[in-house]
Amino acid sequence: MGERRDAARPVPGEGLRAAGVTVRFGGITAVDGAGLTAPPGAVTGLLGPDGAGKTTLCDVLCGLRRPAVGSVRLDGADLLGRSPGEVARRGVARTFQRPSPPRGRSARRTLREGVRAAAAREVARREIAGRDRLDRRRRRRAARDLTGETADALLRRLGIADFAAHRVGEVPPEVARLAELACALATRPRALVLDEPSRGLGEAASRALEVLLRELAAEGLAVILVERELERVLGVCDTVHVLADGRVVACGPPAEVRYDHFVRRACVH
Ligand SMILES: Nc1ncnc2c1ncn2[C@@H]1O[C@H](COP(=O)(O)OP(=O)(O)OP(=O)(O)O)[C@@H](O)[C@H]1O
Repeated sequence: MGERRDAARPVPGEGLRAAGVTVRFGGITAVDGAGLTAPPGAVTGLLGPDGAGKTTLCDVLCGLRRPAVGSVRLDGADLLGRSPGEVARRGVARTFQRPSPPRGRSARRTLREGVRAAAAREVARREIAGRDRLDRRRRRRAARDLTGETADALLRRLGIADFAAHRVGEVPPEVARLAELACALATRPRALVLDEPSRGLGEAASRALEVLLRELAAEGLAVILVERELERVLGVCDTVHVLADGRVVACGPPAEVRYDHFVRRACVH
C-alpha cells in the first residue's frame, strides 16, 4: 500500500535513486544488485575499474537498458520501463564516454534542436503563470527567441561560443565533448549523468569542468560523475559509490573512501 502511494506521488528534492539493480548479459552479471543515491545539490561519484559495471548502470539510469531486477526513481517517480526519450523528458540527461552528437550539424543547430522542446515548455509555463498571454504566432516566436538565447548562453557558459557555427564532427575532441554536455544541459535536466566526461580533456579543461560541475550542483542539479580514477573524484564529489564486479563495495565521502581496502585494490589512483 505504502509502496503504491510512493510510486504515484513524486517526492520533489529526492533526486535520482537506483536500488538492487541487476543486469546480465548471457552468463555475465555486469551489475549485481547495485544502486546509488544522487541527491539534488550534490555531485555523486560512481567510481570503479574497467568492466566494473559503471556504464551498464548508467544505461539503466537513463532508460537505455532494462535490468532483470531493481528500481530507478527520480524525485520518487518510477522510471523503470520508460523509454530513453521519456526518461529524458522527465529530467535525466546523460553524456557518453565517446561523444555522439550529430557530426554533420553545427554546434549551435544541434543545441537549438535540443532546447526547442524545453523552450516551448518554458513559454507554456510563463503563460500558465499568467505573465504573458500570447496568440499562436507570438507564442512560436517567443519559443524561438528563448531557444536561441538558451543555446547561445550555454555555448558561452561552456566556453565554446567561438565554435557555434562549426560542424560538431570538425571541432577538436575537447570541444565536441563540451558540446555534448551543452546538449545534455539544454534539456534542462534535474539529474545529469556524465560517463567519464574528462576523458581526452587537458588538465586546464578538466579543472574548468570540475568547477562547472560544482556550479551545476549548487544550482540544484543532481550530478552523477562516473570515473575510473580516484584522483578525479576527490576534489569534486560529495559522496562516492565504488563499484567492483557489479557490486557497490564502498560508499562515502571521497576522503574516507580512498582509504577503504577494496578501493585501494580495485581503483586506479
Ligand atoms: N552488451 C554487452 N554484452 C555483453 N557483455 C557486456 C555488454 N556490455 C557490457 N558487458 C560486460 O559487462 C561488464 C561491465 O561492463 P561496463 O561497460 O558496464 O563496465 P565499466 O565499469 O563501464 O567499464 P568501462 O569503463 O571499461 O566501460 C563487463 O564485463 C563487460 O564486458
